[in-house]
Amino acid sequence: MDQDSLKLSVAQAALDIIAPQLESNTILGIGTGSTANMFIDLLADVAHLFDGAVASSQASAERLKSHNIPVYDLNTVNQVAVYIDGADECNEALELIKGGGAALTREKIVAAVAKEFICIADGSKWVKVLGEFPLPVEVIPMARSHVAREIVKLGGDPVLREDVVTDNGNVILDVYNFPIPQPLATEAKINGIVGVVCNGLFALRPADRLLLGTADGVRDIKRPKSFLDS
Ligand SMILES: O=C(CO)[C@H](O)[C@H](O)COP(=O)(O)O
Repeated sequence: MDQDSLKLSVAQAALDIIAPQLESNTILGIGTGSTANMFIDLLADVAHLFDGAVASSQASAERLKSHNIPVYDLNTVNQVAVYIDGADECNEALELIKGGGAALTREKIVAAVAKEFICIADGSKWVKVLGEFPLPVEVIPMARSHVAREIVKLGGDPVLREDVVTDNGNVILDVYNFPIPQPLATEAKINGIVGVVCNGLFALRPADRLLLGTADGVRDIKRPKSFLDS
């Protein structure tokens, strides 16, 4: 099975899980990227069953609107039922690296508000230790060099992502050669550098459920103890 077919299989699996729970007042959180795009396109068929969505990027907002799915400003919404998004890497604790599409900050905000976060990813994203994928860090432009020097002190190789400005008007440093055995600590440490808006580690708020597309089918992996269970 090719990667696109695996992405489609997890997008479909997410829809199968969510569709029976949709109500006329349900607001969904929708992520960014090719897997999220597939989910958006499938969602069009059930658009009449829920209220609308908040999007983690302009690109996803435009795609939702093209299917006549209403898109809300997050500030006008009381609750996001479930956030559905892809990932660049995931591990067995359902900690993630995200931000390959430069939408990490808005992704993190929507994930923080959502009651549940379902990550949809093809099997190539599964790793033992996060960090094979370069860690994206969104940075205020004037702090770019300072943040890069601080990241070098932590052992990483930061590289400015050329010709990319985020939806928030910032730049992205991708950190190479940076294995992350302790994602929680690393997420907090990088967030502590002045000038960092956000980094692509999702460990403080990991996924609650991971639908992983493999040649043997979709693996449905739940976090051992989700805050949803309490
Ligand atoms: O974090 C993201 C965007 O910022 C995406 O979820 C991540 O890059 C995965 O993308 P794709 O579904 O295209 O493989």
